[in-house]
Amino acid sequence: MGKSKSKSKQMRKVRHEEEQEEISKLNRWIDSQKPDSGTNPLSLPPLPKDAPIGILQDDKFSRYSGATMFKELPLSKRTQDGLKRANFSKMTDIQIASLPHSLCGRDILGAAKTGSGKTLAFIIPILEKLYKERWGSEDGVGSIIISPTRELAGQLFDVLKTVGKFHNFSAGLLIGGRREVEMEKEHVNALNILVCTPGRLLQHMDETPNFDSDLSALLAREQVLVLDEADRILDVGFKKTLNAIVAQLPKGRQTLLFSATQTKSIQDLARLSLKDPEYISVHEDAETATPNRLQQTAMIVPLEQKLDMLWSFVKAHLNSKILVFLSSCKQVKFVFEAFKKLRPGIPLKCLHGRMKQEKRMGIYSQFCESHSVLFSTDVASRGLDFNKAVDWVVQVDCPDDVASYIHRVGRTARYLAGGRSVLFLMPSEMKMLEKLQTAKIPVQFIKANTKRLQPVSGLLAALLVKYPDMQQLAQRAFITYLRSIHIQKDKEVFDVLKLSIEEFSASLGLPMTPKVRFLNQKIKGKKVFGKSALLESEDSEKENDAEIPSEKLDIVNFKEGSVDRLKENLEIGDSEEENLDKGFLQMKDALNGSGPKIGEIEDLVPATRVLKKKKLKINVHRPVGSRVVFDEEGNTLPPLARVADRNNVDNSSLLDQDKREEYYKKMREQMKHVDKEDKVLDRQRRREKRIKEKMKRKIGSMGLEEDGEGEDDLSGSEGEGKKYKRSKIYFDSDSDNADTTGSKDNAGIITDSISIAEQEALALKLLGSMHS
Ligand SMILES: Nc1ncnc2c1ncn2[C@@H]1O[C@H](COP(=O)(O)OP(=O)(O)OP(=O)(O)O)[C@@H](O)[C@H]1O
Repeated sequence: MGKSKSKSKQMRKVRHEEEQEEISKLNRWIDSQKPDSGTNPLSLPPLPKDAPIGILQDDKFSRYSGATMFKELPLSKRTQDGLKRANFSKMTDIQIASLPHSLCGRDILGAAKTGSGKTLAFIIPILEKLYKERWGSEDGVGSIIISPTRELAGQLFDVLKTVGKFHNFSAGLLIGGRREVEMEKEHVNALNILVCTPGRLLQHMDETPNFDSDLSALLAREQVLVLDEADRILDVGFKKTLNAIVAQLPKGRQTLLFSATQTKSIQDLARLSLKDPEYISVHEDAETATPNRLQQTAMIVPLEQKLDMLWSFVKAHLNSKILVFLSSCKQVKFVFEAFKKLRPGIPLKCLHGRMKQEKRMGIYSQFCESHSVLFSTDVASRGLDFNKAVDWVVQVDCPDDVASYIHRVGRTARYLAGGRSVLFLMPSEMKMLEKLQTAKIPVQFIKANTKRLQPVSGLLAALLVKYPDMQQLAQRAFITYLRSIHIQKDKEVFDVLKLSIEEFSASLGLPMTPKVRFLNQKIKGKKVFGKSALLESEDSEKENDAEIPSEKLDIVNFKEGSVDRLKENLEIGDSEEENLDKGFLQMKDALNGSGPKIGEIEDLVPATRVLKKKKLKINVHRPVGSRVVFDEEGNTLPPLARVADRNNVDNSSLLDQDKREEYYKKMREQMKHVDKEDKVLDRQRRREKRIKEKMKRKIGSMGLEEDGEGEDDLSGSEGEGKKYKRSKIYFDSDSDNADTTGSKDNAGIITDSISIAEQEALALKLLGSMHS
């Protein structure tokens, strides 16, 4: 026993000495071959193929600036082993250009296209620096990586674990929305590397005992701070949080900033106190700002046809992995729920900032694994590297700006993979195309094949009749979309007054157009802020529609003949939207076409007062006993909205309740009738399908091939002559809880496709007949 103890002690001592020797060698290597400041290692010739690596004769070392393989870099064996195990051998351009500088301790401001390997360009220097400092568990935090979103932080954490597998550092993922903050507080001081979102990091700095003082002591020993998606973290949405974080960090650290769209603002950089940073922009002179293997298209899609086009697109690409971007989480919720009920025949998922964190992470990993459609807000637009390649990025709503476009399309065509993207532009947004082209983004403008468009608005209208919850979702989607356009900064591209509001409302299936009044661009001499100026979030997962101060909107209560305003002090993170939707939303009677149009509203309504800005902080002065109620996603409901919910008050605010009821009654009767017809049609269709399947198998067994599905077709897969009506049969078979659609079969329910059991039976029968 005693013998083996002393043996292992001796082994540890030997290992320690070997490591000490390795570190000393690495330091000498790095020092002796330092690239000159301001030079770009990419411009150097690569090392000759069989050139010796590392220590050469007379204590000289090989050149590592210009190296193209990881093994040619002065890296510890532990890091080299981690890289090898993850199958990383050849460096990407940003790695070739930045690692020689970062390994010798320099600050970096790195920019490279999406999917070009920026993550390793900052993970490797962190591991190396801590290793060479012989950082141990008792040393606490030695490096902090800040990411704008939780999913991205999770992904970075995974890369860190993979490449750092053979190191002994402890690392922690600190992201918002997790319940275990108290547990985190107990452990955080013992962690060596933190991967975090800004809000959670600040929370620990403020609340965790000794955390900030430890940081000061440790970071004074020149450790590493990384900002991934630096321009996003430095922009106005994170301004306060980041300033508070940076104020608590000592200046003697190494700072690494990376993004595909890097900030060039001197002020931003000054905030971080960079020391003579190396500006590394590897694709600055490239012909395009986006990956070369990315095929990008744009087409005109009027607002009222967006869902038809999206539906047709999804139906045409049932074997693909598609990421769909919409402008707000209300849009995402509505489109997801509606499409789910329409069962397109491919699993559907949604991701937005109002979901619980566990669910978000779950959706993210599911999307990594399977062919499906993910409807998302910009929460998925940056940094995410979905495991199996995304085939298509579809931007249904125009991105805020060129940078946002680059990040969204960058979710496909990563590393050496190809990918495709399509951008729906409304006629009023054509200026965006010009901006993209000016920014060296090769977008091909194509004409949508509207002949093959499969209209869904009729089906949506029927859905809304059948599912009252859907009405609310549709109204919210309608309002938040208009609002998102209204508050856009770039008025050259976004103009809410150019939108066909009534048609848009009808396209969502709404029987009447909800009325919303937007203020003029200036409120009492104050300029309306652009969206980014409104984002004062801690983490970017707080989205547009949760972040809009209520000054921006006036909601008009026509019924009262006056203007109502929201003046409540909402309690925690209240969304003004709940008020809009539940208590103040006014509907226009679409049946008789009464009520003003958006352009007319100005004349009808007297001047209004400015709404009070909602409070995002906990209201500590809240009267004792007033309860904060949370919805299923953890959002609070404002008191008025709760009352409205209880008493169904929103119905009373409709212009003509009787007419609305009458409308829905009529629709329900029509639906029953159509349902009957559809069931007959479906039975027939299934019979035909079975026969077709049989034929297919026979043809297959005879060695003949059938035509494959046309993936390039953007506007529909089901052939021109096919009528869409049959989809209505699925109303009865919807399962609200399922994330997947179409392909799932509920007991006793008619499904879109022939069941697996049926297929197997058929196959067996055919096999039997072949052998007999
Ligand atoms: N040297 C390498 N060899 C092989 N694959 C690599 C290498 N470096 C990175 N990759 C792979 O390339 C993909 C993209 O890398 P990464 O996520 O770091 O890109 P990025 O530049 O950070 O993208 P974004 O700008 O979107 O955040 C990942 O799947 C990663 O595993």
